[in-house]
Parts: sequence; C-alpha cells; structure tokens
Amino acid sequence: MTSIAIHPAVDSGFRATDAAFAGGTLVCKCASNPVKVRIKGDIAHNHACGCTKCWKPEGAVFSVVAVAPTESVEVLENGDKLAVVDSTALIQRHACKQCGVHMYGPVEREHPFQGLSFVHPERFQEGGWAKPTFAAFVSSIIESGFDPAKMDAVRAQLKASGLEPYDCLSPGLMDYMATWTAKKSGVLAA
Ligand SMILES: N[C@@H](CCC(=O)N[C@@H](CSCO)C(=O)NCC(=O)O)C(=O)O
Ligand SMILES: [Zn+2]
Ligand SMILES: [Zn+2]
Repeated sequence: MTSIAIHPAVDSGFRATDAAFAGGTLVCKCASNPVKVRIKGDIAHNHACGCTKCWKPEGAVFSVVAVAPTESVEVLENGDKLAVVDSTALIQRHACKQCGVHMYGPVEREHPFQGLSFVHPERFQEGGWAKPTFAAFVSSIIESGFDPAKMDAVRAQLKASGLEPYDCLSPGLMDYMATWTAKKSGVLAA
C-alpha cells in the first residue's frame, strides 16, 4: 500500500530528542532576508495537526506544531515581512508574506491557552526539539480535500508512527481546557 505523506518530520522517523533543548531560532523559507524568530526556552505539546489553519510544508497532509510561552518569543530579523493570517482567529498566526511560513501564533484573548504561542519546530535551525506525541484534528484533513475513504489508512499510519490520532486535541489537553472552563464558570473550585 502506498504510504500517505503525513509530514516529513514524521515520515522520515524522528531525530533523537535532546533533553537539554532550550529553544533556538525559527527561520522562514525565504532564500534572502528570511524572517528569524527566537524562542528562548523549550517547546511543549508538540503534535501533528490536521486542521486547515495550521501551516504545512509542501505536500504534507499534517502540520507539526507546538507551543511556547509568548514571553519567550522574540522577532529577531525581517519582522516587517510578517502579517497576521486571520485576525479573527484564536491563534494570531504571524506568517511571512513572501514564503507563507507561519512563524508564531500567540493566543492573546481570554482562553486556557492565553499567553502561549503556536510555533512550527521544523523551522528551528537547530535540531533536538521534542518529537510530536499525538495527532490532533485528524478528521479535519477532509476539509482540505483529503479522500474520506482513506481515513482508516491515515489513522493506521499515524499509529504506526507513534502518533495516537484524535479528532480534536489530546485527552490531556481537552481535560485541561474543560477544567479551565469549569473553574471560570464556578462549577469547580478555582
Ligand atoms: N475543523 C477546523 C478545526 C480548526 C481548529 O479548531 N484548529 C485547532 C487546532 S490548531 C493547533 O492545534 C485550533 O485550536 N484552532 C484555533 C485557531 O485556529 O485559531 C479546521 O480544520 O479548520
Ligand atoms: Zn519567508
Ligand atoms: Zn491546527
């Protein structure tokens, strides 16, 4: 059976994770004057995402995306090339207007993820970042035109790559968000 192009970082097997990884510099695809964004610390919750909104490299069905505290994000070079893709979205994805790579996406409004920024670790010029640990919004790949008849094959391939497939976020993150909501409404003690 032909394999599906999940994402290069997944399909090629993962490089060893460096426990000492403490951030690095994200670089866009532009050959000249690339946008550079420094992440001053480790990333968390790295995952494959099938949603239509996250940036994917050419030919990939999924993105690979993680979070870092927004306070640890600093635009180093060519920030004038950045524009927000959709200002109404929860995640304010700042993309390079020239090459299209999403460089960072802060969550600014009141939300369980407020204060975090979504980043694509494959754009780190350094190696050693934590590998993705699950696949989110898997059914959403259909919204980008993926053949619904091949969803069993996609989920099987994700599992074989060590990525448990979910149609929203992982149970841990869904519980975290629901707990935040319950505490905000007062049904759980804060
Ligand atoms: N079916 C939709 C889902 C889009 C969606 O909700 N995406 C999630 C995950 S992005 C990274 O994990 C999300 O939280 N989006 C918030 C935002 O995009 O601002 C689709 O595919 O478009
Ligand atoms: Zn660029
Ligand atoms: Zn997404």
